[in-house]
Amino acid sequence: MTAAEDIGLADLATQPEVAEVIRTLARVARELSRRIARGPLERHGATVGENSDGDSQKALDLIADRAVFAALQGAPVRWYASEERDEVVPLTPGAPLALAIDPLDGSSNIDVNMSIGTIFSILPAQDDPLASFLRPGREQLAAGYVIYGPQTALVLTLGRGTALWVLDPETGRFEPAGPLAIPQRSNEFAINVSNYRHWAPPVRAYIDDCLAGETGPRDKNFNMRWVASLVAETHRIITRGGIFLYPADARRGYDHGRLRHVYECAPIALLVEQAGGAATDGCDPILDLVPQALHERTPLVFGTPVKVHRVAAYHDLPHEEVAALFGQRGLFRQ
Ligand SMILES: O=P(O)(O)OC[C@H]1O[C@](O)(COP(=O)(O)O)[C@@H](O)[C@@H]1O
Ligand SMILES: [Mg+2]
Ligand SMILES: [Mg+2]
Repeated sequence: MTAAEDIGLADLATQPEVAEVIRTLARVARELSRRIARGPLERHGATVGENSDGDSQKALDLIADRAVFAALQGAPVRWYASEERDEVVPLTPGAPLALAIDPLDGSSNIDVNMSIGTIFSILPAQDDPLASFLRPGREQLAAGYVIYGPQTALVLTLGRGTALWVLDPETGRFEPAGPLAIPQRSNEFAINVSNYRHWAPPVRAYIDDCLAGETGPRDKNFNMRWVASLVAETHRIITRGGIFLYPADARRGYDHGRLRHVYECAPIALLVEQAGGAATDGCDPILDLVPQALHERTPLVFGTPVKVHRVAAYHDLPHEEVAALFGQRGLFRQ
């Protein structure tokens, strides 16, 4: 069985519009991959403005957004929602699909030649532009990301498994490289620990117990990774397991974390669930949540299911347990 059949890509024959949008995005990704490789990275990574959320916009953020928007002219996409645009933009009147996109993810990594990406979510279009996007992530028809790293690769789900496609720079084709399944055991966690003092007690307690290693309630040592690129983090975790956390914290503007629900959390959650992982806001599955605004942020915890469920359990602990020194956190002593 080919990867295409494994993840239901064979079904694309019955969803020709979704297939057309994915092919268009793959073509844009191929071109972006070339532009990134060519550089100069200092220019691609230069700050050129600010988006509606107050995030700085790099030159490549806008190049990627404009490239996707231009390529979608005439495509079966009625509504276009991008991290780089304040509002939903109409594309093809009456077309059946809505596309949400983070055209360039991990933009703080552009100038240092680290992995960056593009994240996308395809939904059925409704007459109301916002209503097309403000719905549970389970209603996505397809979700994916492209990672621009040592290899450029596409990771895609149509809701029946998740699979990998690797760009061959010689032929310019994305070649199928098989279905992906998140390993069920791992000792890696990913979180921006510089925010430790801003976290809520359950998140601190979870990370305290990881840091305590074999001297703490978990009785084993952990390793930490933080690339500051959601796509790169997702790719590592889908490949070799682990857990990612971008929780809410006490900084101004971070009361729902940093990551945007519609075009970051929801597509990553579908990809992760379809690869056998779990994705929550710390407690509840991301795919069951209904965002209230286009650029809404949601805390995101995803990865190997047993780890993600453990984080939820820390949120359920009585206050005295969370506040206890890790050595005495009896519930988690194995
Ligand atoms: O710099 P921080 O706070 O660690 O945040 C890193 C996170 O921000 C992001 O870069 C946000 O995405 P954008 O680059 O698309 O704004 C994520 O990819 C990453 O996980
Ligand atoms: Mg992003
Ligand atoms: Mg971005």
